[in-house]
Amino acid sequence: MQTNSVLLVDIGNTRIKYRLLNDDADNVTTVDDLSALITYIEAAPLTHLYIANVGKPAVEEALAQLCNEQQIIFCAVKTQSDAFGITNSYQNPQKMGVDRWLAILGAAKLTDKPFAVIDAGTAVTVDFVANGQHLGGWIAPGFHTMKKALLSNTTRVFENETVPEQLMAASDTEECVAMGCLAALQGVFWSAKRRLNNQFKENVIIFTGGDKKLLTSACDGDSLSAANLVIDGLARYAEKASFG
Ligand SMILES: Nc1ncnc2c1ncn2[C@@H]1O[C@H](COP(=O)(O)OP(=O)(O)OP(=O)(O)O)[C@@H](O)[C@H]1O
Ligand SMILES: CC(C)(CO)[C@@H](O)C(=O)NCCC(=O)O
Ligand SMILES: [K+]
Repeated sequence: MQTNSVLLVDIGNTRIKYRLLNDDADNVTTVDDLSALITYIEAAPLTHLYIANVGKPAVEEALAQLCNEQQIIFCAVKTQSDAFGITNSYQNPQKMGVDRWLAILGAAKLTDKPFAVIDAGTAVTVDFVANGQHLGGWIAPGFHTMKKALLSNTTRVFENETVPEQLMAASDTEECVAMGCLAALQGVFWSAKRRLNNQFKENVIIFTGGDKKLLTSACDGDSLSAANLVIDGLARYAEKASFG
């Protein structure tokens, strides 16, 4: 299989991301809806499509049908209990979002140290891994999701488009909301860092997701960042299938 004919697709709860297997890992395209992805697939000379879907099953079904029509081999990756030297802690791995599983696999390629992978998107997920063992994780609301929840449960609280670069105390409603949600997001980072530091002398935090920039002002020298670890995890499955 030619790596420029293999498309890797991450279907989240809000948006869709994709790149070709032989593209640079940073070269990820983000689209808001399925129609944009379909247009791309129809024009590209693809042989294989790997997807990770945590969104609606209907999206996956539509893509499977399109691939069938276009004679593209369709591979929907699912969370496993054991693969690539990583053992999942979930008793029922099917319940774990495949984006978390793939982010773990993508992150594991970047370090041999115990790590926490933080994916900051619609939800913020944290997963802890040491010596090939997943130690469990957390699911929290993402930055945008927190703001939406706050606004829908209050009358006099408003937001704006501010994406703060640094955590500060604010003196205006919209700024207070942005800073408060940033503080909550950074709290997830600090809690993960403290947990790792308590257990492992050497460790690393690895960030990914659309909101990873919100975390970079909190992080230190022991942090790594990757454009889309979910897609990097998909790449491992695609590479294994083609190169064994
Ligand atoms: N149109 C948009 N809708 C939602 N979030 C957006 C939008 N544009 C930018 N964002 C930013 O992207 C963040 C989400 O990050 P990311 O792109 O990883 O996730 P997503 O595609 O929304 O989520 P997921 O992959 O978890 O479904 C939001 O918190 C927000 O700050
Ligand atoms: C937590 C999200 C929404 C993050 O995208 C996704 O991984 C998901 O739907 N997970 C299912 C629940 C779980 O992972 O335990
Ligand atoms: K996510």
